[in-house]
Amino acid sequence: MTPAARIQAAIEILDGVIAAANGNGPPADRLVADWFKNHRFAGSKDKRAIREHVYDAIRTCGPVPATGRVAMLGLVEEQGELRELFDGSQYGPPKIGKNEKPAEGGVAAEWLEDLLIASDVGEDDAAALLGRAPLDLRVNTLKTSRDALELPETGEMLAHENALRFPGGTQVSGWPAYEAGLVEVQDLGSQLACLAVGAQPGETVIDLCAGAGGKTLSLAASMANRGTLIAADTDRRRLSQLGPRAERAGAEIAREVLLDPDRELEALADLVGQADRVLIDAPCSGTGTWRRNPESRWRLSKGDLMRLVRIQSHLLEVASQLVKPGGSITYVTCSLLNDEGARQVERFLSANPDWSPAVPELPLGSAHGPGIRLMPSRDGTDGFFIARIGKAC
Ligand SMILES: C[S@@+](CC[C@H](N)C(=O)[O-])C[C@H]1O[C@@H](n2cnc3c(N)ncnc32)[C@H](O)[C@@H]1O
Repeated sequence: MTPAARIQAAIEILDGVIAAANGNGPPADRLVADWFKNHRFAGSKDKRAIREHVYDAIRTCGPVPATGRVAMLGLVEEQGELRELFDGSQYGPPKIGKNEKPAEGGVAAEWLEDLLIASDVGEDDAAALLGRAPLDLRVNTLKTSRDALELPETGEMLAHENALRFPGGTQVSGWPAYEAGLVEVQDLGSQLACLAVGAQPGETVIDLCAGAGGKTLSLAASMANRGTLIAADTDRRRLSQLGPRAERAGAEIAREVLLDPDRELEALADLVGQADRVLIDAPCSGTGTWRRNPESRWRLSKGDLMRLVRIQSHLLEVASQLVKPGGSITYVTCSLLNDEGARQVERFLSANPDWSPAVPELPLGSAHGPGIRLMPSRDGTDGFFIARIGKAC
């Protein structure tokens, strides 16, 4: 493909990404993969260039752009060398018209930018939310240690003793150590969220929003496979991915429990007042993970955010029923919005005087309200809010 044809391909894909963002369609990475499947003539260099154009263009647009072409014109503002590729050639994009305007830049839609500012996310912090994420691995201490591990590439040692960092895009799934379950792909921020739980061998621990079990596996390792570990979620499809992952990782104690939304305690009735620790890795806006899914900021509406805030506060109530006296809840969101983080926990604490903050000691992050915040700009992790609160004995 010519460089101009790659630009036109990216424009077509971006049109699909925009339509999907407006209509709750598939994520950008699926649309990119589908385009490659349907255009077999694209070679590996073409694919790499097209993918880069698509994601670079998504990152340059704040609000959802009108078309793929204006999104790409936004990228031209940043990467001037692309301008000449709008050359009107056979497979390339038409020349840029005198009155054509690029898409609006910025970090996100205005209402969302305002919420970030109100949540003390500065300009540099916000810009870093749209950077490129590295690939972090967690060493699975159920099977090995960081010192004993042999990998085809040398990773950067990180602040957490079980974490290693590689350049974004490193293909680890074919590595023998990955296939043998010696390592898991997990952002350092997620690893620190699990560390904050403080799970110990022999305890009863509930991962209340386990999803596909990324954090459950980490908790099983902290518990050295001893005790009771419940992986609960309302999403059957996600939860069903835990079994094979747990088998590969040798996480023997994880037990799956499928929940009904709003009736979570029914399936967990035997655990009411029994848990030493509950992790709430709450569903959230994901503002802290825009590095990985930059187009997800085009999908979030004010209504979505209100719905998520309601679920988060409901989950705090559910978790509080499960914890025994002296136990704790670790509340985590991969969001930097106070409505989903500090304010949720503050509201819970003021309504429940038998609970108090028990801020975890973490090697990274800064104090934020009753918890700790991790930022891509300062900590090199995804953005997270992490709070631990304890129930009186
Ligand atoms: C941030 S994701 C969890 C990711 C997971 N812990 C991991 O590390 O991969 C939030 C999860 O909350 C689940 N969820 C949503 N509503 C829930 C509810 N009422 N009770 C339990 N889980 C819920 C979603 O299905 C989703 O899997």
